[in-house]
Amino acid sequence: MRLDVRGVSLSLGERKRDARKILDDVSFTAPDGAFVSLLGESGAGKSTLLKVVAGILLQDKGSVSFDGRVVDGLPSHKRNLGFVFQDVRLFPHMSVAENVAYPLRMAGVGKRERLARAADLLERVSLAGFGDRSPATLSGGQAQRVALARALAGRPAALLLDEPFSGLDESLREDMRSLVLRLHREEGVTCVMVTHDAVEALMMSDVVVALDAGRVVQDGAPQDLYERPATRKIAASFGDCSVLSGEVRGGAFHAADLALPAPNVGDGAAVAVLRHCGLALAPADAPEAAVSAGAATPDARPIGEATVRCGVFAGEAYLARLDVNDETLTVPVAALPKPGSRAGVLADPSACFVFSAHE
Ligand SMILES: Nc1ncnc2c1ncn2[C@@H]1O[C@H](COP(=O)(O)OP(=O)(O)OP(=O)(O)O)[C@@H](O)[C@H]1O
Repeated sequence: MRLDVRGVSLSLGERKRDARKILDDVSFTAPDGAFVSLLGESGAGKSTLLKVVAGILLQDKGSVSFDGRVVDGLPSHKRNLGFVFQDVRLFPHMSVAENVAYPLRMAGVGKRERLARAADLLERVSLAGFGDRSPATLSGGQAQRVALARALAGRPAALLLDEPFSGLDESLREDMRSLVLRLHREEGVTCVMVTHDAVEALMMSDVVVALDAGRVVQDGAPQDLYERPATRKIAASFGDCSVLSGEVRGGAFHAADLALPAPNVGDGAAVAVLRHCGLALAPADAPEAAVSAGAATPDARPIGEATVRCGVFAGEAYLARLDVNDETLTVPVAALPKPGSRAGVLADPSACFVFSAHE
Protein backbone atom coordinates (compact mmCIF):
# COMPACT_ATOMS: atom_id res chain seq x y z
CA MET A 1 0.00 0.00 0.00
CA ARG A 2 1.20 3.50 -0.84
CA LEU A 3 0.74 5.99 1.99
CA ASP A 4 0.49 9.72 1.28
CA VAL A 5 0.46 12.31 4.04
CA ARG A 6 -0.23 15.78 2.65
CA GLY A 7 -0.04 19.10 4.52
CA VAL A 8 -1.02 17.62 7.88
CA SER A 9 -1.23 20.07 10.80
CA LEU A 10 -2.47 19.33 14.30
CA SER A 11 -2.66 21.35 17.52
CA LEU A 12 -3.12 19.62 20.86
CA GLY A 13 -3.67 20.82 24.42
CA GLU A 14 -5.64 20.06 27.56
CA ARG A 15 -7.90 23.00 26.80
CA LYS A 16 -8.47 24.74 23.51
CA ARG A 17 -6.73 27.93 24.62
CA ASP A 18 -3.56 25.97 25.62
CA ALA A 19 -3.44 24.18 22.25
CA ARG A 20 0.03 24.03 20.69
CA LYS A 21 0.91 23.14 17.12
CA ILE A 22 2.43 19.65 17.30
CA LEU A 23 2.44 18.93 13.54
CA ASP A 24 2.95 21.76 11.09
CA ASP A 25 2.23 21.17 7.40
CA VAL A 26 3.74 17.67 7.34
CA SER A 27 3.94 15.83 4.01
CA PHE A 28 5.65 12.57 3.09
CA THR A 29 5.07 9.46 1.01
CA ALA A 30 5.69 5.82 1.87
CA PRO A 31 5.85 3.99 -1.47
CA ASP A 32 4.12 0.61 -1.69
CA GLY A 33 6.18 -2.01 0.16
CA ALA A 34 8.77 0.51 1.41
CA PHE A 35 10.29 0.76 4.88
CA VAL A 36 10.01 4.36 6.08
CA SER A 37 11.43 5.76 9.32
CA LEU A 38 10.14 8.88 11.07
CA LEU A 39 13.29 10.20 12.74
CA GLY A 40 13.59 13.00 15.28
CA GLU A 41 14.47 13.85 18.84
CA SER A 42 12.03 13.50 21.74
CA GLY A 43 9.03 15.78 21.27
CA ALA A 44 9.53 16.23 17.51
CA GLY A 45 6.01 14.91 16.85
CA LYS A 46 6.85 11.43 15.51
CA SER A 47 4.33 9.45 17.59
CA THR A 48 1.64 12.06 17.00
CA LEU A 49 2.19 11.72 13.24
CA LEU A 50 1.96 7.92 13.50
CA LYS A 51 -1.31 8.29 15.44
CA VAL A 52 -2.71 10.48 12.66
CA VAL A 53 -1.78 7.80 10.09
CA ALA A 54 -3.37 5.19 12.38
CA GLY A 55 -6.62 7.16 12.71
CA ILE A 56 -6.18 7.47 16.50
CA LEU A 57 -5.90 11.27 16.18
CA LEU A 58 -7.61 13.37 13.51
CA GLN A 59 -5.58 16.20 11.99
CA ASP A 60 -6.90 19.79 11.85
CA LYS A 61 -5.68 20.25 8.29
CA GLY A 62 -4.34 18.14 5.43
CA SER A 63 -5.08 14.59 4.36
CA VAL A 64 -3.92 10.99 4.70
CA SER A 65 -4.47 8.61 1.75
CA PHE A 66 -3.94 4.89 1.30
CA ASP A 67 -3.39 3.95 -2.35
CA GLY A 68 -4.81 7.30 -3.44
CA ARG A 69 -7.97 6.94 -1.32
CA VAL A 70 -8.43 9.59 1.40
CA VAL A 71 -9.00 7.83 4.75
CA ASP A 72 -9.67 10.88 6.96
CA GLY A 73 -12.67 10.05 9.12
CA LEU A 74 -12.16 6.28 8.74
CA PRO A 75 -11.80 4.85 12.28
CA SER A 76 -8.58 3.12 13.23
CA HIS A 77 -10.02 -0.42 13.22
CA LYS A 78 -11.21 -0.01 9.63
CA ARG A 79 -7.82 1.07 8.25
CA ASN A 80 -6.37 -2.46 8.04
CA LEU A 81 -3.15 -1.58 9.88
CA GLY A 82 -0.87 -3.59 12.17
CA PHE A 83 0.69 -1.94 15.23
CA VAL A 84 3.82 -2.64 17.26
CA PHE A 85 4.51 -0.42 20.25
CA GLN A 86 7.44 -0.16 22.64
CA ASP A 87 5.25 -1.48 25.49
CA VAL A 88 4.02 -4.73 24.09
CA ARG A 89 0.37 -4.80 25.23
CA LEU A 90 -0.38 -8.53 24.83
CA PHE A 91 -3.75 -9.69 26.18
CA PRO A 92 -2.80 -11.38 29.50
CA HIS A 93 -5.85 -13.67 29.67
CA MET A 94 -5.22 -15.22 26.22
CA SER A 95 -2.57 -17.76 25.22
CA VAL A 96 0.28 -16.70 22.95
CA ALA A 97 -1.42 -18.33 19.92
CA GLU A 98 -4.75 -16.65 20.73
CA ASN A 99 -2.96 -13.32 20.97
CA VAL A 100 -1.42 -13.79 17.52
CA ALA A 101 -4.74 -14.98 16.04
CA TYR A 102 -6.77 -12.15 17.61
CA PRO A 103 -6.91 -9.83 14.55
CA LEU A 104 -8.15 -12.78 12.46
CA ARG A 105 -10.85 -13.58 15.05
CA MET A 106 -12.00 -9.96 14.85
CA ALA A 107 -12.13 -10.31 11.06
CA GLY A 108 -14.37 -13.38 11.36
CA VAL A 109 -11.77 -15.89 10.11
CA GLY A 110 -12.53 -19.50 11.16
CA LYS A 111 -10.67 -21.12 14.07
CA ARG A 112 -8.65 -23.63 12.02
CA GLU A 113 -7.41 -21.03 9.58
CA ARG A 114 -6.49 -18.49 12.22
CA LEU A 115 -4.64 -20.99 14.39
CA ALA A 116 -2.73 -22.22 11.30
CA ARG A 117 -1.67 -18.64 10.48
CA ALA A 118 -0.71 -18.06 14.14
CA ALA A 119 1.41 -21.24 14.16
CA ASP A 120 3.11 -20.20 10.90
CA LEU A 121 3.90 -16.72 12.23
CA LEU A 122 5.13 -18.04 15.57
CA GLU A 123 7.51 -20.31 13.70
CA ARG A 124 8.76 -17.38 11.61
CA VAL A 125 9.50 -15.35 14.75
CA SER A 126 11.34 -18.39 16.21
CA LEU A 127 8.64 -19.14 18.79
CA ALA A 128 7.36 -22.47 17.45
CA GLY A 129 5.93 -24.44 20.40
CA PHE A 130 5.14 -21.31 22.45
CA GLY A 131 1.48 -21.15 21.31
CA ASP A 132 -0.06 -22.56 24.52
CA ARG A 133 1.99 -20.43 26.89
CA SER A 134 0.63 -17.49 28.81
CA PRO A 135 2.13 -14.07 27.87
CA ALA A 136 3.17 -13.68 31.54
CA THR A 137 5.76 -16.46 31.07
CA LEU A 138 7.60 -14.70 28.19
CA SER A 139 10.77 -12.62 28.30
CA GLY A 140 10.65 -9.06 26.98
CA GLY A 141 12.21 -10.07 23.65
CA GLN A 142 9.82 -13.02 23.22
CA ALA A 143 6.79 -10.85 24.02
CA GLN A 144 7.94 -8.30 21.44
CA ARG A 145 8.19 -11.08 18.81
CA VAL A 146 4.64 -12.22 19.67
CA ALA A 147 3.45 -8.63 19.26
CA LEU A 148 5.12 -8.51 15.85
CA ALA A 149 3.47 -11.79 14.79
CA ARG A 150 0.09 -10.50 16.01
CA ALA A 151 0.52 -7.24 14.09
CA LEU A 152 1.11 -9.18 10.87
CA ALA A 153 -1.55 -11.87 11.40
CA GLY A 154 -4.35 -10.01 9.61
CA ARG A 155 -2.11 -9.30 6.58
CA PRO A 156 -2.34 -5.54 7.18
CA ALA A 157 -1.89 -3.05 4.35
CA ALA A 158 0.77 -1.30 6.46
CA LEU A 159 2.64 -1.98 9.68
CA LEU A 160 3.13 0.95 12.07
CA LEU A 161 5.96 0.57 14.60
CA ASP A 162 6.50 3.07 17.44
CA GLU A 163 10.01 2.77 18.94
CA PRO A 164 9.60 -1.03 18.81
CA PHE A 165 13.11 -1.88 20.03
CA SER A 166 13.77 0.73 22.69
CA GLY A 167 12.70 -1.50 25.60
CA LEU A 168 15.15 -4.26 24.59
CA ASP A 169 18.86 -4.92 25.33
CA GLU A 170 21.27 -3.96 22.55
CA SER A 171 21.87 -7.61 21.49
CA LEU A 172 18.12 -8.37 21.31
CA ARG A 173 17.55 -5.11 19.48
CA GLU A 174 19.85 -6.20 16.68
CA ASP A 175 18.00 -9.55 16.35
CA MET A 176 14.63 -7.79 16.30
CA ARG A 177 15.78 -5.35 13.60
CA SER A 178 16.81 -8.27 11.37
CA LEU A 179 13.56 -10.09 12.10
CA VAL A 180 11.40 -7.05 11.31
CA LEU A 181 13.27 -6.50 8.03
CA ARG A 182 12.93 -10.16 7.07
CA LEU A 183 9.17 -10.20 7.74
CA HIS A 184 8.81 -6.84 5.98
CA ARG A 185 10.40 -8.39 2.90
CA GLU A 186 8.53 -11.70 3.09
CA GLU A 187 5.11 -10.09 3.61
CA GLY A 188 5.80 -7.16 1.24
CA VAL A 189 4.10 -4.89 3.75
CA THR A 190 4.65 -1.11 3.83
CA CYS A 191 6.25 -0.22 7.18
CA VAL A 192 6.37 3.14 8.98
CA MET A 193 8.61 3.14 12.06
CA VAL A 194 9.15 5.86 14.65
CA THR A 195 12.70 6.06 15.99
CA HIS A 196 15.03 8.60 17.57
CA ASP A 197 18.04 6.45 16.61
CA ALA A 198 19.52 7.85 13.39
CA VAL A 199 21.79 4.87 12.79
CA GLU A 200 18.83 2.49 13.19
CA ALA A 201 16.89 4.59 10.66
CA LEU A 202 19.84 4.43 8.22
CA MET A 203 20.21 0.67 8.54
CA MET A 204 16.55 -0.23 8.15
CA SER A 205 14.92 2.26 5.83
CA ASP A 206 14.30 2.92 2.16
CA VAL A 207 13.15 6.43 3.08
CA VAL A 208 13.95 8.51 6.18
CA VAL A 209 11.64 11.40 7.13
CA ALA A 210 13.43 13.71 9.59
CA LEU A 211 11.13 15.74 11.86
CA ASP A 212 12.03 18.70 14.05
CA ALA A 213 9.48 20.64 16.12
CA GLY A 214 6.58 19.20 14.15
CA ARG A 215 7.99 19.96 10.69
CA VAL A 216 9.66 17.77 8.10
CA VAL A 217 13.21 19.14 7.78
CA GLN A 218 14.45 16.56 5.27
CA ASP A 219 13.27 13.35 3.66
CA GLY A 220 14.99 11.01 1.28
CA ALA A 221 17.11 7.91 0.99
CA PRO A 222 19.38 7.18 4.00
CA GLN A 223 22.48 8.05 1.94
CA ASP A 224 21.02 11.50 1.13
CA LEU A 225 20.58 12.35 4.79
CA TYR A 226 24.00 10.99 5.71
CA GLU A 227 25.94 12.64 2.89
CA ARG A 228 23.92 15.84 2.50
CA PRO A 229 22.27 16.57 5.86
CA ALA A 230 19.94 19.57 5.70
CA THR A 231 20.41 20.67 9.32
CA ARG A 232 23.14 20.53 11.93
CA LYS A 233 21.01 18.21 14.10
CA ILE A 234 20.76 15.70 11.25
CA ALA A 235 24.50 16.04 10.51
CA ALA A 236 25.33 15.43 14.17
CA SER A 237 23.00 12.46 14.62
CA PHE A 238 25.03 9.83 12.74
CA GLY A 239 27.76 8.66 15.10
CA ASP A 240 30.43 10.54 17.02
CA CYS A 241 31.18 14.12 16.01
CA SER A 242 32.43 17.45 17.34
CA VAL A 243 30.44 20.63 16.94
CA LEU A 244 32.39 23.92 16.73
CA SER A 245 31.09 27.50 16.72
CA GLY A 246 32.80 29.96 14.41
CA GLU A 247 32.29 32.35 11.59
CA VAL A 248 32.00 32.11 7.81
CA ARG A 249 33.99 34.69 5.84
CA GLY A 250 34.20 34.62 2.06
CA GLY A 251 33.22 30.96 1.66
CA ALA A 252 35.33 29.54 4.51
CA PHE A 253 34.44 28.62 8.08
CA HIS A 254 36.93 29.83 10.71
CA ALA A 255 37.25 28.74 14.36
CA ALA A 256 40.54 29.71 16.08
CA ASP A 257 43.33 28.40 13.78
CA LEU A 258 41.10 26.02 11.81
CA ALA A 259 39.48 26.76 8.46
CA LEU A 260 37.04 24.65 6.44
CA PRO A 261 35.57 25.30 3.01
CA ALA A 262 31.96 26.52 3.26
CA PRO A 263 31.12 27.67 -0.27
CA ASN A 264 27.34 27.59 0.18
CA VAL A 265 27.06 29.38 3.52
CA GLY A 266 26.70 33.17 3.76
CA ASP A 267 29.03 35.32 5.89
CA GLY A 268 28.25 35.41 9.61
CA ALA A 269 28.07 33.24 12.72
CA ALA A 270 28.17 29.54 11.82
CA VAL A 271 28.44 26.04 13.25
CA ALA A 272 30.58 23.18 11.90
CA VAL A 273 29.85 19.49 12.50
CA LEU A 274 32.99 17.33 12.12
CA ARG A 275 32.46 13.58 12.16
CA HIS A 276 35.25 11.85 14.03
CA CYS A 277 35.54 9.16 11.34
CA GLY A 278 36.90 11.79 8.90
CA LEU A 279 39.50 13.40 11.20
CA ALA A 280 43.17 12.71 11.89
CA LEU A 281 46.13 14.42 13.53
CA ALA A 282 49.65 14.97 12.20
CA PRO A 283 52.71 16.88 13.43
CA ALA A 284 51.96 20.60 13.02
CA ASP A 285 54.94 21.02 10.67
CA ALA A 286 54.09 17.99 8.47
CA PRO A 287 50.31 17.79 8.21
CA GLU A 288 50.32 15.47 5.17
CA ALA A 289 52.24 12.82 7.13
CA ALA A 290 49.05 11.31 8.55
CA VAL A 291 47.71 10.62 5.05
CA SER A 292 50.85 8.85 3.90
CA ALA A 293 50.94 6.90 7.20
CA GLY A 294 47.37 5.73 6.57
CA ALA A 295 45.97 7.43 9.69
CA ALA A 296 43.69 9.66 7.61
CA THR A 297 41.40 8.97 4.65
CA PRO A 298 42.99 9.69 1.23
CA ASP A 299 40.69 12.72 0.78
CA ALA A 300 41.65 14.28 4.12
CA ARG A 301 43.23 17.73 3.86
CA PRO A 302 44.98 19.94 6.41
CA ILE A 303 42.51 22.38 7.97
CA GLY A 304 44.90 24.09 10.41
CA GLU A 305 46.23 23.34 13.84
CA ALA A 306 45.17 23.31 17.47
CA THR A 307 46.59 22.62 20.94
CA VAL A 308 46.16 19.17 22.46
CA ARG A 309 44.51 19.43 25.89
CA CYS A 310 44.57 15.73 26.74
CA GLY A 311 44.16 12.23 25.38
CA VAL A 312 41.87 9.48 26.60
CA PHE A 313 41.95 5.74 26.05
CA ALA A 314 38.79 4.60 24.22
CA GLY A 315 39.43 0.92 23.46
CA GLU A 316 40.07 0.67 19.72
CA ALA A 317 41.81 4.05 19.56
CA TYR A 318 42.86 6.94 21.72
CA LEU A 319 40.89 10.15 21.50
CA ALA A 320 42.81 13.42 21.40
CA ARG A 321 40.90 16.40 22.83
CA LEU A 322 42.00 19.67 21.27
CA ASP A 323 41.12 23.20 22.39
CA VAL A 324 39.36 25.28 19.75
CA ASN A 325 38.43 28.58 21.42
CA ASP A 326 36.55 27.32 24.47
CA GLU A 327 35.16 24.25 22.69
CA THR A 328 36.60 20.76 22.15
CA LEU A 329 37.56 19.05 18.93
CA THR A 330 37.93 15.29 19.37
CA VAL A 331 40.13 13.31 16.97
CA PRO A 332 40.75 9.54 17.02
CA VAL A 333 44.51 8.82 17.11
CA ALA A 334 46.70 5.70 17.22
CA ALA A 335 48.87 6.88 20.13
CA LEU A 336 48.32 9.26 23.03
CA PRO A 337 49.39 12.79 22.01
CA LYS A 338 51.39 15.00 24.36
CA PRO A 339 49.21 17.47 26.27
CA GLY A 340 50.12 21.05 25.42
CA SER A 341 51.61 20.15 22.02
CA ARG A 342 50.43 21.73 18.78
CA ALA A 343 49.02 19.30 16.20
CA GLY A 344 47.98 19.60 12.59
CA VAL A 345 44.35 18.62 11.97
CA LEU A 346 43.30 16.80 8.80
CA ALA A 347 39.67 16.52 7.77
CA ASP A 348 37.91 14.65 5.01
CA PRO A 349 35.54 17.19 3.41
CA SER A 350 32.82 14.52 3.12
CA ALA A 351 32.73 14.29 6.93
CA CYS A 352 32.48 18.05 7.63
CA PHE A 353 29.35 20.18 7.40
CA VAL A 354 28.93 23.91 7.96
CA PHE A 355 25.60 25.60 8.73
CA SER A 356 24.64 29.19 9.41
CA ALA A 357 24.15 29.62 13.20
CA HIS A 358 20.70 31.08 12.53
CA GLU A 359 19.29 28.01 10.76
N1 LIG B 1 -2.58 14.84 23.90
C1 LIG B 1 -1.65 15.79 23.95
N2 LIG B 1 -1.92 17.00 24.45
C2 LIG B 1 -0.98 17.96 24.48
N3 LIG B 1 0.28 17.83 24.02
C3 LIG B 1 0.61 16.63 23.50
C4 LIG B 1 -0.32 15.55 23.43
N4 LIG B 1 0.31 14.50 22.86
C5 LIG B 1 1.57 14.90 22.58
N5 LIG B 1 1.75 16.18 22.97
C6 LIG B 1 2.99 16.96 22.84
O1 LIG B 1 3.36 16.92 21.47
C7 LIG B 1 4.76 16.93 21.33
C8 LIG B 1 5.17 15.77 20.41
O2 LIG B 1 4.86 14.55 21.07
P1 LIG B 1 5.18 13.16 20.37
O3 LIG B 1 4.86 12.08 21.36
O4 LIG B 1 4.52 13.11 19.05
O5 LIG B 1 6.75 13.29 20.17
P2 LIG B 1 7.81 12.20 19.75
O6 LIG B 1 8.62 12.81 18.67
O7 LIG B 1 7.13 10.92 19.44
O8 LIG B 1 8.65 12.10 21.07
P3 LIG B 1 9.16 10.81 21.89
O9 LIG B 1 10.29 10.25 21.10
O10 LIG B 1 9.59 11.40 23.20
O11 LIG B 1 7.98 9.89 22.01
C9 LIG B 1 5.34 16.83 22.73
O12 LIG B 1 5.76 18.11 23.11
C10 LIG B 1 4.17 16.36 23.55
O13 LIG B 1 4.27 16.86 24.87
